[in-house]
Amino acid sequence: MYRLENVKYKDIIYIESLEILPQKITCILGESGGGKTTLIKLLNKMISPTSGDIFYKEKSLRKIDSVELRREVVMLSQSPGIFPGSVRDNLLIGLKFSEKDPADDSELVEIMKKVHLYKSLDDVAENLSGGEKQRVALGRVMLMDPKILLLDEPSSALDEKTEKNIIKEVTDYVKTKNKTLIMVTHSKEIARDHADEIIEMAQGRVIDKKVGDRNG
Ligand SMILES: Nc1ncnc2c1ncn2[C@@H]1O[C@H](COP(=O)(O)OP(=O)(O)OP(=O)(O)O)[C@@H](O)[C@H]1O
Repeated sequence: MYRLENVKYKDIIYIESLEILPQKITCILGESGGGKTTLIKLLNKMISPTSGDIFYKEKSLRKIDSVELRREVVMLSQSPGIFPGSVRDNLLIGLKFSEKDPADDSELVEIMKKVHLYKSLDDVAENLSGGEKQRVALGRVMLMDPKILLLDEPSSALDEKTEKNIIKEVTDYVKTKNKTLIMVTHSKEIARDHADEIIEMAQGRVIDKKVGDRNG
């Protein structure tokens, strides 16, 4: 799905060679400041390598239009944006940006269940807690139904139990719909339990790559 060759980004990322497989769950672990967020920004073409190349389905990202790429690849950042308006508006906004048909309330309620958000669609999104906002943003991404999900610490603001439930929902969704998930996580346990492959980063380099328990 992705192949990196001699990728350097400023003095932050140095990756000689890395392959990320389609329809698999890849977790990225590693120390704070190790370059995890920067790596997924590179995969989403939010930033471009200073040197080297990233191939997406064997085509250089330099030759792929960003708008075209975002139809297939959606990134959820560590501090996801919440916009003025209701929970409903905030769930629908991703579909609007990607020029997809809007969903009706029953679909939105289904998604809210998946992300364990027990709120009304009419609630003011800005009044939600940090963890609830994170779940709205995750619901927004799942509603967009991209082929590839790039999630940066999607459960960082959640308590342990909610985190476990949500990661299970997301990974079940990814598996049943044959999607590719690339997820930054601080949790070795999540990586071990859900990843097909685990990449560990430090100081901008991939220091370890191994298969997760679910495949081992
Ligand atoms: N645009 C930028 N310009 C300069 N330095 C940057 C930029 N973005 C990130 N950095 C630096 O690059 C390093 C890697 O940052 P990155 O956010 O990728 O780390 P991370 O592994 O995701 O960390 P964390 O787990 O704390 O979120 C950090 O030292 C950071 O300060």
